[in-house]
Formats: sequence, C-alpha cells, structure tokens
Amino acid sequence: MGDVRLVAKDLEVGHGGRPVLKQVDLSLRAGSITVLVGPNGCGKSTLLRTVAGLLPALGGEVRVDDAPLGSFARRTLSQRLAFLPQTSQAPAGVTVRELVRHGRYAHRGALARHTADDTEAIDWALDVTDAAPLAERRLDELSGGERQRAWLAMVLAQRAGVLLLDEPTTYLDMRHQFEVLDVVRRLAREHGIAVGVVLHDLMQAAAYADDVVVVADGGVAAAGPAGDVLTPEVIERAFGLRVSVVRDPATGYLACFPQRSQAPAAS
Ligand SMILES: Nc1ncnc2c1ncn2[C@@H]1O[C@H](COP(=O)(O)OP(=O)(O)OP(=O)(O)O)[C@@H](O)[C@H]1O
Repeated sequence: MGDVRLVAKDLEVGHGGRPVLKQVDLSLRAGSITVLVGPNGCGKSTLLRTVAGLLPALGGEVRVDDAPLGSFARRTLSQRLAFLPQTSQAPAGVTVRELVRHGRYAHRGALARHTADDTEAIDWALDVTDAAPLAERRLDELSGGERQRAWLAMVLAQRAGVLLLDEPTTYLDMRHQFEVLDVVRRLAREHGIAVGVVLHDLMQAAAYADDVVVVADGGVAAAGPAGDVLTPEVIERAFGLRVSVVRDPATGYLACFPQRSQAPAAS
C-alpha cells in the first residue's frame, strides 16, 4: 500500500460554525482511490472542501504530506493538492489549452513566463485525459464530457500528489463516466496519485474504489476496503435502500443492484 499523502483526524466540518459532520477520520494513499459516498446533503462536498483547505475545519486536523494543512501558503498547497469542484466557470472564449495552463499558476504565478516544465506538464495533462485533440477548441463549444476532461486536465497540470474530485461524472453519459474514471484510475495506478473522489453512483463506487468512506447521519458510517464496506447492511443503513452486492466473475469488480419490490416485466 502507498504512503499516506493526506490524513484527517477527528475532523469536524460544517458551515458558519454549524457542524455537518463530526469525528471524521480519512486517509488518502499514493496510488489508491478513496470514494466518498452517501445520501444527498449528508456532507460529502463539505468534507472534500474542508480537506482541500477551502473551508475552515471546525475541529480536528488535516495533514498533507505530514504537515498541517494550515501551514501551507495557497500556492504551495496547490502544488501538492488539486481540487476539482462539482461545477466550475471559465471565462468566455477560453480555449482548452488556456484553461489547462491555469493549472500551472500554482507553480509559476499568473504573470511569470512559462518554462519547458510548464509546457511538458500541460501536454502531459492533455494527453492523459485524451484532451489533446481538443486543445485549441473553445471550452464553451465543447460537449459536457469533453469539457469535463478539459477541467480534469487543468487540475492534473498542477502535478499534485493528491487529487480531490467532487462528482466528476455528473452530466456525463455512461461511456464518458467510465472514461473519466478510467483516467482517474490510471493516474492513481501509474502515477501514484492519491485520489479522493465523491461519487453518487454505487456501481461506479464499487467498480473503482480501493477504499470507500460512507458518509451518513452526521459522520462516517463505515470506512475501509470496498469489498468490506459496500455490504447490503451498510448501504441499507446509510441510504435506506435494499441492494444486492455481487462480484462480476468476468472482471472481478463489485456491483450493487437495487432490490425492487416488483419483479421486472417478462419480455
Ligand atoms: N455554503 C453553505 N452554507 C450553509 N450550509 C451549507 C452550505 N453548503 C452546504 N450546506 C449544507 O451543508 C449540508 C451538507 O451539504 P453538502 O453539499 O456537503 O452535501 P453533499 O453530501 O455533498 O450533498 P449532494 O450529494 O446533494 O451533493 C447540507 O445540509 C447543506 O444544506
């Protein structure tokens, strides 16, 4: 198992001093994907934004590469940790390459000249997200899936060891959802990035997670390896939904199926 890149201990998160989640422990390891799941409004985004340093913690601590989150200046933190929020806005008319170049501001500042390192990081980020053919296209002319790959390329160009993604598959069709998650898995496996990702779809969580954190009822309801955590009991407790969990013999991936009260119509 890879080194711990980000750790949260006894973390309390919330808004305006009002707690949403308490006693959260979380570890993100190099080369590993940790998926946060939980019902709507349970606090997944609040947790991710707090560990990204965008919301103040109400209690407990977050450490990145073994240093307190608060000890980093914004730019040095961006070199270690990249965060892609649920929705992002770009200036009108910006091209994909210009957007991805923004990811390098963490390293160079907005006004500094670009170096060969920057060009290499931008080309790598475009390449690994299959966004290179889109590089000169305007972001506002792309499909939702193409645009999402461009945003992902932008955060990758930061070349951070920790990648936090808040529902990166929203608005994507099934093929593009899996394409984006395949890219994320490749980043973890081949580049040793520690990934923390919020996903709504339990099928995707089961297929891509090394570890799962189930957030519900004001805290962490269960956490650990996907195969241990994604059980019918845990899912029913957290989501109020009865499911069957099976392992696909062809791929070895876990899959969750809702149990319906009515049998499917005969074909
Ligand atoms: N900026 C804010 N100010 C005050 N309360 C907020 C703010 N953002 C979120 N909340 C509240 O915090 C709680 C957790 O919201 P959060 O967005 O973290 O949940 P979530 O699990 O990510 O939800 P979803 O699955 O619907 O995206 C909710 O009760 C929400 O209303």
